[in-house]
Amino acid sequence: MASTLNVLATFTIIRSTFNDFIPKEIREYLWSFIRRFSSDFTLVIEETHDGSSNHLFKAAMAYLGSHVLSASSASGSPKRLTVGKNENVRKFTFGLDRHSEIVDFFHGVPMKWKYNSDVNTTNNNQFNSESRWYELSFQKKHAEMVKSKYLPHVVSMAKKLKNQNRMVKFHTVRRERWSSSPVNLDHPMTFSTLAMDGDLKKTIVEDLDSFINGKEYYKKIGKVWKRGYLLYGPPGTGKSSLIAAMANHLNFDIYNLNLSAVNSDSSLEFLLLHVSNRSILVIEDIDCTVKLQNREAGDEVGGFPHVQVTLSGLLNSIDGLLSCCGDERIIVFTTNYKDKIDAALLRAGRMDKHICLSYCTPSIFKQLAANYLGISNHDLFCRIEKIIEEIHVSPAEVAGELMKCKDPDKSLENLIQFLENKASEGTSDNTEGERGGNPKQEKGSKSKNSTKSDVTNNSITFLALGSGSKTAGEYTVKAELAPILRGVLLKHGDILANCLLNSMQCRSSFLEIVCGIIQKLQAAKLEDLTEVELQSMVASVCDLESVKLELDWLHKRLDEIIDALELVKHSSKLKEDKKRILQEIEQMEKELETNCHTEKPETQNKSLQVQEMKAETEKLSETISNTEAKVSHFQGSLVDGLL
Ligand SMILES: Nc1ncnc2c1ncn2[C@@H]1O[C@H](COP(=O)(O)OP(=O)(O)OP(=O)(O)O)[C@@H](O)[C@H]1O
Repeated sequence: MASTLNVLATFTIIRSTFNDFIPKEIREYLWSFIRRFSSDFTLVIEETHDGSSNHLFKAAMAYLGSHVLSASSASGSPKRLTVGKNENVRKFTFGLDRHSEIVDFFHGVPMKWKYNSDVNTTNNNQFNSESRWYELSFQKKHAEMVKSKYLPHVVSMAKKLKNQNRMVKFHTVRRERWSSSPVNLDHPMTFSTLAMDGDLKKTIVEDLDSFINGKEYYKKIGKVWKRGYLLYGPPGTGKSSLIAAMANHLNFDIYNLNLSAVNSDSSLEFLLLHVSNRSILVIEDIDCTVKLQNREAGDEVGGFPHVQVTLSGLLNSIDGLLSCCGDERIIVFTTNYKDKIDAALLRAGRMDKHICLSYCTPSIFKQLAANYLGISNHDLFCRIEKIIEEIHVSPAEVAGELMKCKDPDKSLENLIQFLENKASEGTSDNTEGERGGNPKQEKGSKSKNSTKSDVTNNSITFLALGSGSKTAGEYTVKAELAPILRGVLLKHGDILANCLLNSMQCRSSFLEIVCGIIQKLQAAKLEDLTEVELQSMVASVCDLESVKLELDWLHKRLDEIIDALELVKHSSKLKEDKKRILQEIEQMEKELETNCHTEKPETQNKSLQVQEMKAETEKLSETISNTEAKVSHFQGSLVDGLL
């Protein structure tokens, strides 16, 4: 700190006329003379400090950025601000323009900030570099307070602001490592749009807030600053939505870990150790990916012989994550079947809070109606609430119905029709005790309902072409998917030959997912697909592989498409670079034309620079055409050779 303390006396107003008419040397002499009698004190905060980047400079930039706009309406405030936004932040960021000033009041004490910058040019005029610094001026008597209170306040506020403004990222696993290019989460779910019963939402938000504000408390009680949540409940009750709301509330990244994509305990450990601070690690459907019971019997992977991650490996990795490195981490497990999970995973310390997401209740329905239709009451509410109390219907199903029509009367009538159909199909099991706690409805039962109607309306029954030992069976898929399924079975044989699922209904539903993915790929062009969509297809394929569907051919194709998409992105970036350089060349050539008669060294340098830039664009063109050649086979169809 001592080295950044330059004691300079300052005057508050520097008149431009003074600068214009008095030579620099005399001005400096006068300033140093005046400074000796001033009670002001100035700290110079340069961009670099002791040879490396100065955190205080960055903090000042972020801190002042949040003040400048509100202060700009006050008198004497800066008339020019800088503004910008890059893809890693949510909102515009403002800043002081060079040579402008702002006064910040801290406990009533004025702190005057000035932003400066200067361009340094080397002797031969070849390299320009910009030095930037802030000057913080205050009365000498406040020096101790600035050092012990104000500067720490600036740093901590800057950290807070930076965290609030950063874009939340969604990380997925690729080839047993976190993907190097996480996507922006951009999920609209927040706690105000998430429908939940009674005080549950309030309790969760309070728990998250007390966790996030509890650094000192955790330190005091000697506990590592991490928290584990288990979210359980039937499909479609909002577990994933709650995770998105948590991430948006805390501005934490999500690390989505699909255990079936991890081949060994050591890979799992590696992944968990490389989760960053301020993040939520999500392990979804933990009961499906690893069979976690029968620990004593040493049957950790039980009926899932392909799963390489063991329960002890998972426990060790989680304990490692929870005990040693990093801070501000949340780990979330989701399951449809809480009772299938080994108690060791759920014990306090690993999972601090168990949150049950329930089937739709009258209160959840009302929140959904308010969100989707913008109404808080309606004559039909009574009837709907009555049916909802009688049957098991998920918030996702109700939301799906409400989304279909914007007119409240029509939408609610449609919902009644849907609920009555559901009731008459006998999907509700009124003998079940807890509405959401211990779902007896199988995860596939939602699709079972839809399959039922599909069978009568628009479906086709298929005889699997057995590839050998296993008896072929009848798969029922939607009519539109039948040609795809036929193609798959012909090309790849019975991909369910070793499938761990026995019921034809489940097998058919899973085949529909496979065909659905292929249908999407058939209809799409490479540039229409997003990485999120592709990652979600890969996640589905991984899930299906975890129950032994033979899908390595589809998995490989999706990986190839993801790689190709990355190349396309890379190539369009290169094209932009090339365009920019060409524009610069054009500009420089114009300047050279104007100065063609001078033989100054700058003119010669510039023409050399133009030649170098031209060579660079040629290289870029070559890289672009190589990249395009690599993805050219995907320009036609994405499913070529797949069926
Ligand atoms: N409680 C809820 N509040 C608001 N919307 C909800 C809620 N539950 C579900 N939805 C809607 O239903 C969709 C699916 O829900 P979501 O994926 O969160 O359920 P889930 O419990 O994670 O399901 P699964 O167990 O099948 O993964 C969401 O995108 C959202 O639109």
